[in-house]
Amino acid sequence: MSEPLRAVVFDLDGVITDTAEQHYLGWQRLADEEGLPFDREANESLRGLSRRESLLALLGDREVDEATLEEWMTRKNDYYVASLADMSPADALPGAVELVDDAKARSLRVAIGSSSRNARLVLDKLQLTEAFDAIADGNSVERAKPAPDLFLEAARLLDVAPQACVVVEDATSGVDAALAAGMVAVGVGPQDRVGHATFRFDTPADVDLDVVLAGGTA
Ligand SMILES: O=P(O)(O)OC[C@H]1O[C@@H](O)[C@H](O)[C@@H](O)[C@@H]1O
Ligand SMILES: [Mg+2]
Repeated sequence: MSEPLRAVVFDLDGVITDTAEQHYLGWQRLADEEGLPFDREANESLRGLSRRESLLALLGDREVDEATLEEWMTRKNDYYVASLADMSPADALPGAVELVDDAKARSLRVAIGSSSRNARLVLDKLQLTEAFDAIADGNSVERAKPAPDLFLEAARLLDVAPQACVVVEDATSGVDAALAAGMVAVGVGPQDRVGHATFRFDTPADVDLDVVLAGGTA
């Protein structure tokens, strides 16, 4: 790599805040209502997937028409949004805000690259909307992660070359998307989920930008 790193693009769910539990509870309630087999373990494979891809994965071989798909996605989303009612700045993951501030203190630009259509709502609840120079979310592009489009859109909004961007991600599909975009991928989570990232740390609090920036420049 020869490009100096100039920006950090943060995934939201699982990196800035842990909404995976609320997503799980929403899908579990829908699955219970519709008699679909689902549990916490199955939920792990949905991490980072778009709302539609999540439902299709949950359905497995069961075929339903488009109107039913739409109604089920809406119902799950209503459960999810209701569960965010009490979210506050205290729900940022340990070390997440410090990591964003550390990047800014190093004159790196910072963006959100989240598959979620609720990203701005979640950022508002966390009082972090103003902390970022750009926000690319589930409304920004057609193709969801693992396609590179969302991270490329974040880079475009920041006016930074993709090769000069670092992505921080907790999902397999997100690390795949970052690498497909030609970006440095920082995985947070276990080896079996994000071990293919350029760098891996256990949690956002463990991410060491000294290590990432040293490895990301010529
Ligand atoms: O349904 P939303 O809020 O638009 O979110 C889409 C996806 O956003 C991702 O950030 C989450 O990891 C997924 O679990 C979720 O399905
Ligand atoms: Mg995530």
